[in-house]
Amino acid sequence: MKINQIDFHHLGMRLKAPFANSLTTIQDRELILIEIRDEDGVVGWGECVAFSSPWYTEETCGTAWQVMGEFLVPLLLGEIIDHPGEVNERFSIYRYNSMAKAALEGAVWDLWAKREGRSLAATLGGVREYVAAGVAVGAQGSVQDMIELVRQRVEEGYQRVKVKIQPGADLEVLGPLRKAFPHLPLMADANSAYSLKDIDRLKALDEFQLLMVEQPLAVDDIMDHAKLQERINTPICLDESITSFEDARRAVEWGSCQVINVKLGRVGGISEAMRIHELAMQREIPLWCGGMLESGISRSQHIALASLPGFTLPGDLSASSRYWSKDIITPETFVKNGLIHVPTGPGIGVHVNYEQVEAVRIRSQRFQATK
Ligand SMILES: O=C(O)CCC(=O)c1ccccc1C(=O)O
Ligand SMILES: [Mg+2]
Repeated sequence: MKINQIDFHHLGMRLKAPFANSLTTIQDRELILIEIRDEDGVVGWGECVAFSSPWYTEETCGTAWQVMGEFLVPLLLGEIIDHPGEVNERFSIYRYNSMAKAALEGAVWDLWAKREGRSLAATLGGVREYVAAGVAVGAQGSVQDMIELVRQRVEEGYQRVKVKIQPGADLEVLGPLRKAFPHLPLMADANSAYSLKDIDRLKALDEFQLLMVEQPLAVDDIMDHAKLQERINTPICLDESITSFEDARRAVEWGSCQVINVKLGRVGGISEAMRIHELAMQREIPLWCGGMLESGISRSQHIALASLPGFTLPGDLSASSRYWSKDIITPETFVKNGLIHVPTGPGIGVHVNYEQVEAVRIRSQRFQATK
């Protein structure tokens, strides 16, 4: 296929409720949609999940817009691409900028799957008709508010609940939560709020039978997590530390984690995620799919990814309505009996609601092939 045109759409969406973690609180969510058109007029969609500020990773909407426009788009525009697997290779001449790369690569995968008339899930080797829905609950004003919100999420059918923790709001939250929900599949995400000095506090989490603790230590750490894992029983899951297949390989070899959270934006796209999946299958490391407070485009890619055999744990895959009053896709993602149906239509299997995109769009930029 030949890529003829690429549009960036900068969107400003508002979450129904603010989402707080150990580092920041988000309510206004900027993101960038990517629309790629080939010479036959077939369109693929991607999403850049970088945030407005670099609190989670170093990328922002601003840096991603610039890097995509100046460096990555020229590697695609007017080019013949036989398979989306080539995109990651083309992009590898530039370092990092995973979310910028993943946004464009994801759009090429969608486009290619649409040309083939197959769902993205089937294209990637998905084996599940449904994926388990899990939910992340941000930090709340009080423990009582937290318990009420978790109760609501459980009633909505979510199979696993993740709460955000930090020193001083960990045992204090998890104790009452565990008491209120003795059998709930529960986990905690620290977004790097601890260091090895906090080992006693982290060891104390063992009594709550958490499924896992996500990214307790530094964002770029592999070694300290291995030391920590030796000292605590709760399985460690890595999020921020895994930005590539190589990071995953090192973490598995060193025993830094027992579980990996895969996010397409963070690892640089679908091809890289597939390599991590292969490794995880070989090494019997369970995977789950993370979320980025994202729109239905990135979520649909994540749902396709979660249909692969190695994704054995419920992820942060939630209904559109958990985040937005109105998502930009139709049909919206919904949860029934704790499950999300994996779309079977071509590509990501959902349509973009153009009217809604226009309603929340801040700016656009178009790139056209000259050859
Ligand atoms: O429901 C979601 O989209 C995921 C919520 C979440 O935990 C999260 C949201 C934004 C950035 C980072 C994280 C995280 O997993 O650390
Ligand atoms: Mg996380």
